[in-house]
Amino acid sequence: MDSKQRSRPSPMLPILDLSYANDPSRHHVLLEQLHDALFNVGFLYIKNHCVSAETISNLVTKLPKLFDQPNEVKAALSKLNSPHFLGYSGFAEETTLGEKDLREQFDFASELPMIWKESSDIPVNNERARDFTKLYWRLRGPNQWPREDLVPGFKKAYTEYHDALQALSHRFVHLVEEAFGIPVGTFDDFFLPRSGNLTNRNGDYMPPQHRIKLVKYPTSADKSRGQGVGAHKDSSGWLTFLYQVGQEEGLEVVGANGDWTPAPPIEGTFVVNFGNAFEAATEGAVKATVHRVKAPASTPNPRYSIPFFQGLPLDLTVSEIRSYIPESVRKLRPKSESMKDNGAISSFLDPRWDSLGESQLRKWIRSHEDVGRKWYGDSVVNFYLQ
Ligand SMILES: O=C(O)CCC(=O)C(=O)O
Ligand SMILES: [Fe+2]
Repeated sequence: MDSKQRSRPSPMLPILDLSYANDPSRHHVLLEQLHDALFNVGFLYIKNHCVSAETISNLVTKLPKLFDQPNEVKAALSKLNSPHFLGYSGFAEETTLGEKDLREQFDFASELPMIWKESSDIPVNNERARDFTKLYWRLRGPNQWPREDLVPGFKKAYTEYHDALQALSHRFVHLVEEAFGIPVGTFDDFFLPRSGNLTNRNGDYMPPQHRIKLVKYPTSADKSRGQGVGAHKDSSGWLTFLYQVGQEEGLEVVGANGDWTPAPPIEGTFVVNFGNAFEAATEGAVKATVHRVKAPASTPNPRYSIPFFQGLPLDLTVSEIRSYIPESVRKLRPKSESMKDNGAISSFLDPRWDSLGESQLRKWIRSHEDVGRKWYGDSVVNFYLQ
């Protein structure tokens, strides 16, 4: 594509310059823009985000090799091997809104050991101890890595990217706190060990597990563009930081007027949006904006993308999470909208799901029933499919 054909960013989606954060004369401009993006748009780009171009390109350049491995090699990394729903899903194996998503993907996460156990030895009176027999703890566990001889340097490049995005997500959450007018560090309880005498929630620190998808939308000979991924809200985390590789377009966002707005790749940026938990925490004041991807048509290149979903403690409940958000923020929800009317939110707030972990387990089982049946059994799957 030559530069004349390059798409221009839609003026409806703001681009925030994070270098303003370190400039005392422009810090307030950034916070005003962020406030507007949070409460009025729900989708934004960030630039000058301090994730180095080298860290990004080290991972991006591995993607063709990763996806071009023979099908049987990729199948050996299938999600079916993993009670944590980590690993490979083949082309069009997932559906959204009853239609096949024309993409293939590897789901990775922060590399963490398994902690779920079948029976508990927690003393009954120890209120602060976490009960790792709860099924949703089984979502947490290690990655399935590609073979080093087949995709050399992948694990190192992935790990550096993960760590850089994790640091970016922490910094960005601090800006969100400032834009909310709440003390910087309020949400550190979810993500970071407390310093000094302060303890984390439940007294012990356990890093949340972030998820990173590596996605390929292959080109199609078909002129009509199919569904790359259908309209959805992100439900895997608190905030999403999406890197769109190259020039291939396709991402679209529901704008404030309800129309689909393109969110094309813009060099040197990440797209940021807010997950279901964030929307639930703010009682809808900040939207988990609906978005989708159109599959590439007969373009020369496939489209690749890398969403990073910032993890939350799985045992966090919606009411607990809400207690961190002051009424001054929650009251900014649009008056016209009732929480009950929004299916995506209400399934998150359903009192049957006792925690974010449970709503995530339900989501994973619903999108990968075969993995659910293998590792969690028919009765659990049938319960969550209802
Ligand atoms: O591929 C993209 O640009 C977005 C993918 C996405 O929205 C998702 O996987 O949740
Ligand atoms: Fe998404």
